[in-house]
Amino acid sequence: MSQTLLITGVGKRIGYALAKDLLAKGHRVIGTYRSHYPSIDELGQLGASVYQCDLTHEAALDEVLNRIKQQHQQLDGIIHNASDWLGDNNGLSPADTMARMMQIHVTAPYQINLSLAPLLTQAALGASSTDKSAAIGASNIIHITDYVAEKGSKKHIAYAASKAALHNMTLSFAAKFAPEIKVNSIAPAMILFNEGDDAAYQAKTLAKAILPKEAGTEEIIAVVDYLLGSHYVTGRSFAVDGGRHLYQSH
Ligand SMILES: NC(=O)C1=CN([C@@H]2O[C@H](COP(=O)(O)OP(=O)(O)OC[C@H]3O[C@@H](n4cnc5c(N)ncnc54)[C@H](OP(=O)(O)O)[C@@H]3O)[C@@H](O)[C@H]2O)C=CC1
Ligand SMILES: Nc1nc2c(c(=O)[nH]1)N=C([C@H](O)[C@@H](O)CO)CN2
Repeated sequence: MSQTLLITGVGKRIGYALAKDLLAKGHRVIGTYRSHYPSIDELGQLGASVYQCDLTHEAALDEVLNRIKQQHQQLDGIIHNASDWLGDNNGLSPADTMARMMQIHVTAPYQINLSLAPLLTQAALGASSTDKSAAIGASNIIHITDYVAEKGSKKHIAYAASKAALHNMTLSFAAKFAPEIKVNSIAPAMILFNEGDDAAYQAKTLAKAILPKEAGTEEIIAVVDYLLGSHYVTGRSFAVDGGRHLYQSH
């Protein structure tokens, strides 16, 4: 059944791949983006509704949320993908680094979920006017976290802490929004390298997993598909990490 899904950070990489895949499967996509790339125009031509917004700007985000509520009567799911992988040694002060990580990975998802939850609940209840049990778990919120939320990271302390906080919100929102809305985390590890990741970095990073590979966006797409089709999974985290937790240094 076609769903209307809001995805944050659709301009490139995983968010862009998710948006294109969901559009190809007949879903309606509402996307937010910070920087404009040709991919944004492409998604618009494919039927997506796209909104420019720096999610760290509270007033700008409030304005976009109000426009989304005015322009879209139906919303079945939210995928919080937007993220800034900021190392601790980045030139900003420690306080600014932590504030920036918490803003994009915690405050923005919190603001979005509280603003749009009534739309998600209404969609679930409308799924079947006769069978109230059909509303159970019919809508979704997905927080894309990171393997390091459970493990920590000595070079991305603020980033990892903010992703751990994002997963904690999965637990809180799952309890708050049940039974109509399911809330789950997807905790990836090595999905896509970045431009500029040299061969030495790639080898070192791949060696950290017992399945040493660059997983690709299809691994995230598969978990999203599963969660969209489930009516009984909530408050959980789905690790997509090549067995990083079983890595043992030689
Ligand atoms: N790639 C990987 O291997 C892994 C990814 N993940 C997680 O998966 C998700 C997607 O990863 P990936 O595609 O690599 O992410 P990227 O860092 O490549 O892109 C994230 C997107 O978020 C947007 N964004 C960043 N900051 C802001 C902001 N302040 N306001 C609005 N949008 C913003 C970026 O926009 P812009 O183009 O303007 O910068 C970009 O489109 C993220 O949550 C990430 O933490 C977790 C583990 C591994
Ligand atoms: N917003 C982002 N978060 C993360 C990225 C990224 O490119 N953007 N990349 C990683 C790494 O792939 C890491 O998982 C390798 O061990 C982590 N988070």
